[in-house]
Amino acid sequence: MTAADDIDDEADRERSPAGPFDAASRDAVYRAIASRRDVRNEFLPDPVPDDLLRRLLAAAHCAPSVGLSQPWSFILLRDVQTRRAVADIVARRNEEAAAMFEGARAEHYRRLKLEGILTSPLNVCVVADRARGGLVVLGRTHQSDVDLYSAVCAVQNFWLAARAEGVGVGWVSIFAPDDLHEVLGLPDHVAVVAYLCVGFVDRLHVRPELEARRWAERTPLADVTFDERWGRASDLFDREADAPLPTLSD
Ligand SMILES: Cc1cc2c(cc1C)N(C[C@H](O)[C@H](O)[C@H](O)COP(=O)(O)O)c1[nH]c(=O)[nH]c(=O)c1N2
Repeated sequence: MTAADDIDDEADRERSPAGPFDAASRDAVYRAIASRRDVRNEFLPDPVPDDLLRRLLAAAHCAPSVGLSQPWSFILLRDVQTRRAVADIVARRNEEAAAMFEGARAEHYRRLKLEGILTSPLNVCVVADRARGGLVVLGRTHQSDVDLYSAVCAVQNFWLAARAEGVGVGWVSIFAPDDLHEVLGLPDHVAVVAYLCVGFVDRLHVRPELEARRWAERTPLADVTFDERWGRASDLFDREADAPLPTLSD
């Protein structure tokens, strides 16, 4: 291949306007980001229509990926029997997890509801095919896990699009890395990245549920923003105002 063959001139000339969105569209993006919640309870039983599901998957499939390797695959679980098998695994692992906490914290953990595998009408398992893109992938030459990060970007796109559609998503990770391989018939070169419970919701917690249940608290943005010497970038934030996203309660 010559240097001239390296470029698809027509595709390379294509551009779209890159200015800011109009105010309403911009606010809608921030609103989806700020009001997205992890849903464990409160799924409505109504099935997610195919056209809506296609939009969510298309949003996920727009995600950035290392070397454009698009390592994700989406496994749709609507069949209750398979989901029951997953729920059994998660129940067993959840008991092991509870035993890892001490005393009152373990009791607190047991009172949390941490999955909606059977109460949601649809589960989506997002996996990464670790062989996709070949042996040497642009951008993955020195960090082998960046394919997993790419798949996580797809999960976040799915989650935000779902918020815009009135669909709740709950991420379940209380199982060991290879626990789902047999149930889902996955080959060894595929890694489970996210197991998502998906269904319509008509109300969402305003704050993360783990905050409402006094398990953990949100960290001020100023506490996690640093300058180049690992010092606080405190000049950037008015501590009182903290996160510059709108406060949403509707
Ligand atoms: C990688 C990963 C894995 C999990 C989660 C999230 C992520 C990113 N979360 C959801 C998590 O608890 C939740 O995102 C935080 O509590 C913040 O709440 P909101 O997402 O803002 O509602 C989650 N929640 C849960 O109930 N059971 C779980 O197993 C998991 N696992």
